[in-house]
Amino acid sequence: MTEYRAGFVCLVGRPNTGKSTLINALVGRKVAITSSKPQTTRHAIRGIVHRADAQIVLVDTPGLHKPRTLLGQRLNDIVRATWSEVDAVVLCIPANEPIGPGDRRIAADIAGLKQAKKFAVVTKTDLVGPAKLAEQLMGVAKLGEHAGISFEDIVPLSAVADDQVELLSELLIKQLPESPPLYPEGAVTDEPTETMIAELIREAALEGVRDELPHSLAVTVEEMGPRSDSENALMDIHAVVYVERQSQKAIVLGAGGARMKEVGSTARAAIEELLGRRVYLDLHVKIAKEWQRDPRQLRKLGF
Ligand SMILES: Nc1nc2c(ncn2[C@@H]2O[C@H](COP(=O)(O)OP(=O)(O)OP(=O)(O)O)[C@@H](O)[C@H]2O)c(=O)[nH]1
Repeated sequence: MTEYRAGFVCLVGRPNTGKSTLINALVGRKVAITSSKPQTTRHAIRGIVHRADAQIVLVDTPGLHKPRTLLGQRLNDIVRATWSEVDAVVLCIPANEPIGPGDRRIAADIAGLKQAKKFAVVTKTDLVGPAKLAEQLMGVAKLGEHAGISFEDIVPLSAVADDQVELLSELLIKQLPESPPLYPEGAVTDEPTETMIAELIREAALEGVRDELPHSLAVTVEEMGPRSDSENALMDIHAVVYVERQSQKAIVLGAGGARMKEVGSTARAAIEELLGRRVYLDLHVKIAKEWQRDPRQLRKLGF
């Protein structure tokens, strides 16, 4: 009989390298937030992979970045605290982009972690040919050498094409400590539902808007409940999208509120998928001046 193994694994990498998509592929359900805009993952959202003989608790973090605001500092603190507690760290580097200073900085950051086993994955392999992939794999090996990391493995994979994702699970499990399950069977995340809903709305609100908006947008779920006692009742959700300035409010709303309407229906579809029931979503946009710099506002918004 093989021993049961369980532990925490953290995916790190520059923004947009496919961490959230990989977590979804590993877990097999939408739990992390993916977006074509960078730096949208704000919480250490965990996805949980359940196997007969193992459990991998995946931690998704935002990338470290130069903190310019209190929020930026808090995010970096969360990232560092998370890293110090995990059993393995997976550095994600996309196959289709050159290895750059951002990757080198993150490699240097994780090189200092004592207890965690280090893996590298080359993501999005469906976007490149074999020659480019081979070159990138060698580049990643070199990156590890320069940073003083000895990677347990370097795995090329595609989360979108579901290629080699299973292999990564197996390799990770081998490195986890013997342990009883850390979470009940069937749990996919320990994020409160409200937080996941807020993240889905945030994801929808960010889609297709300018680059400066991500850090100026927060979402809270103010109220949520089934409309009646019946099991399949409509779920009423009231949420607020916070922006910092009037100009940002105009961007989020769009002409005559058209954009907001679209955001609402995109978010509603995703929330219905998450909850498995029909949803009535009521969205308001409010201005919380300078919320990124105000500790009281930050706490209220869950940071
Ligand atoms: N073709 C292809 N695209 C991918 C793959 N994995 C992720 N992507 C795309 O790459 C973009 C970024 O993916 P995310 O999973 O959001 O990246 P992330 O690293 O979590 O990004 P942040 O949350 O900003 O740190 C999205 O548009 C994904 O659809 C893949 O295997 N193949």
